[in-house]
Amino acid sequence: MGMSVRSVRALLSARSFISRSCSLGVHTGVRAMECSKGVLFRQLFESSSSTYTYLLADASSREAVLIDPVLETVDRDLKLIEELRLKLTVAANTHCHADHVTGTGLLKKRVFGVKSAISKHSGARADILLTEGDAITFGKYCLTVRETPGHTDGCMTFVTGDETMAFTGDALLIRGCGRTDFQQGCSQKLYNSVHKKIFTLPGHCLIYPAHDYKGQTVSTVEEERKFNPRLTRSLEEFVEIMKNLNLPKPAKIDMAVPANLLSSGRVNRKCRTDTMDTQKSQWDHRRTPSWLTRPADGRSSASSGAESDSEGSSTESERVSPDVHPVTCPKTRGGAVLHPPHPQAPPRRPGIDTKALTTQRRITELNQQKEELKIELQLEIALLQGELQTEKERLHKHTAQLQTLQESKQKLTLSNTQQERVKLEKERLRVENMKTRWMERKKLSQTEEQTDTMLQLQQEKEALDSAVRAFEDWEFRVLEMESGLEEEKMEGETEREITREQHAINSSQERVRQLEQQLKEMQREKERKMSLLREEKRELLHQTHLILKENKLVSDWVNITGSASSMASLSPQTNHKAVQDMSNSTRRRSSHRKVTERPMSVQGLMRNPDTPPLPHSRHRLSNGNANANGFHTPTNSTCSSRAASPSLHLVNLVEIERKLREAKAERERLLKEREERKRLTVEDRQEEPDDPNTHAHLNTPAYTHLHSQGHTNSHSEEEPKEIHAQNSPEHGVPLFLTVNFDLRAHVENLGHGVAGCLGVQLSSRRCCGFLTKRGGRVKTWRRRWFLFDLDHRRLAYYTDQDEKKLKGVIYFQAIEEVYYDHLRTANTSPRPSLTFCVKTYERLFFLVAPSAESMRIWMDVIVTATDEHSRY
Ligand SMILES: N[C@@H](CCC(=O)N[C@@H](CSS)C(=O)NCC(=O)O)C(=O)O
Repeated sequence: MGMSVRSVRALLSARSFISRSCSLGVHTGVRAMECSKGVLFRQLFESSSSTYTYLLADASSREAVLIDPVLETVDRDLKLIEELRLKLTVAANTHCHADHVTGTGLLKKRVFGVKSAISKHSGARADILLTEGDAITFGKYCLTVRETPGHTDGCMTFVTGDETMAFTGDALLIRGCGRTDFQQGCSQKLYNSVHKKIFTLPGHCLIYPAHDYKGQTVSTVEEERKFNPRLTRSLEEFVEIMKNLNLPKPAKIDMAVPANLLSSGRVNRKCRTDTMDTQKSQWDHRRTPSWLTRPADGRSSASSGAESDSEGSSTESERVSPDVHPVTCPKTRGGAVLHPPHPQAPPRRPGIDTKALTTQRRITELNQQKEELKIELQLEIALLQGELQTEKERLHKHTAQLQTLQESKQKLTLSNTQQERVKLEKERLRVENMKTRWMERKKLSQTEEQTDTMLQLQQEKEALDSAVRAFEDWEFRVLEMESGLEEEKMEGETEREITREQHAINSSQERVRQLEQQLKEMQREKERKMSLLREEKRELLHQTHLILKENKLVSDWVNITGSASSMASLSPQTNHKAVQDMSNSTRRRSSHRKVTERPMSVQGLMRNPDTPPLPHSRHRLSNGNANANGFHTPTNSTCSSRAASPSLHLVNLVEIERKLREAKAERERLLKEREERKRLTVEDRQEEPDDPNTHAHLNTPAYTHLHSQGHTNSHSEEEPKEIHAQNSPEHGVPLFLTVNFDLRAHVENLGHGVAGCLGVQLSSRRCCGFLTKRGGRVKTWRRRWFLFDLDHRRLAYYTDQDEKKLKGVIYFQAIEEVYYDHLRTANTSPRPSLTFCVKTYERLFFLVAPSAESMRIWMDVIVTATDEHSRY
């Protein structure tokens, strides 16, 4: 992402984080600020929890940091980030919030490469665990970290490099401060934090809190020093005030806190319950992600630094000192805790140890997986619960709105018609009164017969008629209204609103139903996965138990048959002769490994057409030559590879004992056979002393090569033939073991344009270049300098080209397969089309090459290290 590791001091002293004209001159408390060549700043608000989220970005590099994102507003924030063409690199929380679920977990899911950050004292999971003095960089700017505990233990204030802006979280609010009545709250601590870490900032430094409940957006250090009603008081008074705040508990606290402890990313290794490798942890502690800078005193180590976890589950050889061979020193490799040896157990045999170690390591892995899966699923559940709660709240709001609308509709209908009816009745009375009065006057006038009166009566009659007409019209309208026509017109709008609300309620109900369903499924899934892991662990434990028993049986067998070396002392000649019926592939494998420390994968066996079904005892014994244990051969049903079903490992001890007896008999038969052959060879030689074919093979280059290494002297006559067979490529030994092997020439012969391929450096013995590697446990992608080294027989990777800082080693003998990731298993790969896989017996490595040609070269190079190459 182009962020560089710089020392905090250098950063702080070298240049200003935000130019003063920008942060003070331009910024006037509005919620957006942008400097043409400076920092881009946005203050965003989430109304249901009154939370402020802050977006800061380097306007030129476009790298951005988001502070205190809220789950519900992640879409809004991402839209803004996209609109502003920013690259979000870090999502940081000032603390573990109690009133809302953080958006960091969701942001990490939505945006590739975003790292979460929070205080290491928060107890929450995150990619970066921050401590005092750390600096989060974005482009050429940074935020320095000040620990301001009190509201919670893990509260932090992020201060811009030039100390013009401070993001105080809940430690200091505008004219207020965070409450201290839950989540490790401590008023004394908070008072000290604010006075020592915030009030000591320059007076003009702008204060941006995590919340405001009164519509305020920004303050300054000076303002708060003068006017903060709580923090201007003495410590004692402050404590008293805080004691009497009597605030209601945040509505979401029970859901938000657990979700926030989980939702930001990877596991804080310190919280793990399983055994972790001390060696590895120390190694991890030296690492610091590039966007996080640490004070130069080395005091604060990234206890769960992103890299440390990302490569944490590397093969054992990655963790070991490069000088320690993984086979010769198994216990130092994985840090996996082996069962303590049985007090009476004889010295462990390497094969059995490896098997026990593998099983034990798998158990450790399972524990880790279980822990991680549990956390992942809990997080998913918490997120779903959060979403469900939000949806339910929405539903509740819509239902309430609908109710209000229906009530008002009812009122409207009632009041309109009723009022009209009342008025109409009044009018009716008035008109009737007029009529009565007029009738009475008319009666009187008939007796008087005066012209004036007649005229007046006529006028009154006209007035009465028009009042009657008006009344009748009105009455007609009211009748119409009552019959519904008019009501519809008036209530049309309300109706539409009601329909809208009902629609919203229906979809909200549907969503709630779906979410509840999902939640149930997720809980079921969690149960199912956990029980699968439990089951596998149980079987592995059982298997370990059996291995220990097996170990004892082997030792017993050794005791019966002589010393451990008695098997190994059988000459290659004898054994190769004895196993003539064996597959070539099996022989090849055993031929170049003094100790076959890894079982062949089942997949490998299936793919090798040469592998015949062999009688167990015979096959085992034949491999015993190379193996010295007789139980770790590919076809050994008691062991097999880790790819096989665990149930295969549930051996019948009686069966083992029977096979031991068979093996012993077989060994004796072979010894006899050897003696017989020796005798015959001596006799033949005496008969045909000049036969040129007898020693023809001694002139082969392979023989010459090994002969010069003193291999021939100690062996009997047939051995060179075997050695020759072992060293010729067509017999399947790794290519690099063949004499005069030139890696570069080999790759060129395969048709690759090595010279024109940038990014790969190839010589006769080495191949190196940058590859992007996916981490083991935490799947982050990192650029590493890879070195394929024929002389050391390993593929090592370093942080950089200078090859100073070794990050991991894949020993050739651990490599099983190399293949293109055509199934896109590495679904997060930054370049799926350039992704290939290196499978070791322990782990699958996903590597991304810089170009297609370099990928092909790398794959062909690595394949030379495998003894499976003959299959390609
Ligand atoms: N009503 C809100 C919670 C309000 C609240 O308690 N705010 C906290 C910060 S969020 S944990 C606080 O410290 N307030 C201090 C104050 O003086 O208001 C909800 O239900 O979520």
